[in-house]
Amino acid sequence: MQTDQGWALHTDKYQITMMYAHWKNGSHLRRKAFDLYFRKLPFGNGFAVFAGLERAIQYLETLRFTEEDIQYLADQPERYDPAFLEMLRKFRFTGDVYGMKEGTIVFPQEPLLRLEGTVMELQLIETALLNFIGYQTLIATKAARMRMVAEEDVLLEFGTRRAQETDAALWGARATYLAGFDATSNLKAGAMFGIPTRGTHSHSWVQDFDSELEAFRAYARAFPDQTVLLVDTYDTLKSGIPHAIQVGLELKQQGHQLAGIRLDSGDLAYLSKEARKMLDDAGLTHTQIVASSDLDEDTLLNLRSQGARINAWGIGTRLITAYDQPALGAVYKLVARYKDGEWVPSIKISSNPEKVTTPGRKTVYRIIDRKNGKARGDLIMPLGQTVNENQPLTLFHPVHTYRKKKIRHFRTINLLQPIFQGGKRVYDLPSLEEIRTYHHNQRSLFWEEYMRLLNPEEYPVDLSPDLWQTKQDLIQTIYHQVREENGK
Ligand SMILES: Nc1ncnc2c1ncn2[C@@H]1O[C@H](COP(=O)(O)OP(=O)(O)OP(=O)(O)O)[C@@H](O)[C@H]1O
Ligand SMILES: O=P(O)(O)OC[C@H]1O[C@H](OP(=O)(O)OP(=O)(O)O)[C@H](O)[C@@H]1O
Ligand SMILES: O=C(O)c1cccnc1
Repeated sequence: MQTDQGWALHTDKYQITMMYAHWKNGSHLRRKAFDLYFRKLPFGNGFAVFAGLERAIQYLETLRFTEEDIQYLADQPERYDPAFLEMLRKFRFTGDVYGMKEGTIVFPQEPLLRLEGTVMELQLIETALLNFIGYQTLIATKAARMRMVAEEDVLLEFGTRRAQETDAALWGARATYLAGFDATSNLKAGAMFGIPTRGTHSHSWVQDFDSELEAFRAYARAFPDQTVLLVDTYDTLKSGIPHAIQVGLELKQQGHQLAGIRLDSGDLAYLSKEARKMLDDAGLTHTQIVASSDLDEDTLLNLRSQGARINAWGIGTRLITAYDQPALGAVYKLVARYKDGEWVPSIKISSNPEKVTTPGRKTVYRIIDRKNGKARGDLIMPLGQTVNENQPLTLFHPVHTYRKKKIRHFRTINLLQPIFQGGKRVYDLPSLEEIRTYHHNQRSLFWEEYMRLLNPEEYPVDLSPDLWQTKQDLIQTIYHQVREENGK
């Protein structure tokens, strides 16, 4: 087993074989541009929350082939030329990266990252970037759905034990926090990222004592002001809640307050209403009710609509594994080649219009209505072109082009920020709190119609007329080329 911490081999083998074939061909230093984006929104949601940039930056800044990596490659059956391996030994990322800020509300087809560099380095990093950004964006989006339903309630991330291994738990916890969760139960995530940590106790605590009451008392002695008691080990209404109330009253006599109870099974709507009544009748009006048990945004919405009296929601499995859609399906596509002193747009054709790439180096502008401050659409434009804010702007749907709208009195936000230039980071990493606040503020840019959980309106992501035309021309050119090559 390898012992060191290099991440250069965290890639698909075909990236290294393409690097090698390019090197043999003498083409490994040709410059290319790639876009990283996704094609379809997850969970039937109307938007996604971009996350994963910080992890991507860490990766690119420290990307090296270690001696162990080189040795491993040398032992592969491909028998790579030693001169190639020598070049990998000196490998550093030297490219340019433009990216959206973490926490940005994003949509299909728009580049989340635009990368320029040698084909060799851009192939190497594809897999890892898709891995980081696909997962974190997915989890941040899932968390955002839960935050929308929960409104002001407390949301606790409890997923580590059910997560797909370590990184998913840790970076997943970060993604949920930036999208609006209040705390995680994972202490390492707390220590790594500064996320607040919260927790209650498990059933084993109660089972470990001769009686539930004794267990509750012992726990309350240890944490007189932060006690949250799990009340469903034996019988929620007949035993758990009465014992919690007894301990709550004892704490009160000693000048403390029972912080909460946790319900982890049964009919959470009914039990929470009963619990609220029983706690209030005993004068424990400040005691909060925490619920957990296979929750997701649908059960949360349903429980709230049933009038459940729950203040805080502990959510694990269905959040951290993105249970109903476990992959975002992000893609990384070559969009331009640098040839004879200029960038030449490149396209990939598919019979599925969604899968036809948009050629060329591009940027993304968000169009904000000056009157109400709301986003009207995102416009993908060829790099170097800007929008004239003093003239009306016509947006049209890239597939159904008759769907048009004219916008006046707007301002634009360029969503792609410079992150790396010539392999050097030029972007100051915001703190996680800043990212969280930025994300929170992003939400007010969008009309409710795009944000609702069920059947949201499609937010316009359009191509500028020039870009649309370049795309159509390239499709036609390739179509003719293929016909000619086939002699038709
Ligand atoms: N009032 C309610 N309306 C809709 N869904 C609910 C309600 N109360 C609980 N649920 C959900 O129903 C499911 C209950 O699952 P299930 O019966 O398997 O487990 P449980 O009652 O938690 O018991 P255990 O954990 O012992 O299996 C959970 O997903 C829970 O979130
Ligand atoms: O249901 P989730 O959304 O995944 O939330 C996390 C679950 O993990 C714990 O259960 P577990 O049975 O592992 O341990 P426990 O003894 O603490 O209940 C907790 O009680 C929740 O039910
Ligand atoms: O603190 C808790 O209550 C907790 C933490 C992780 C998983 N389930 C519950």
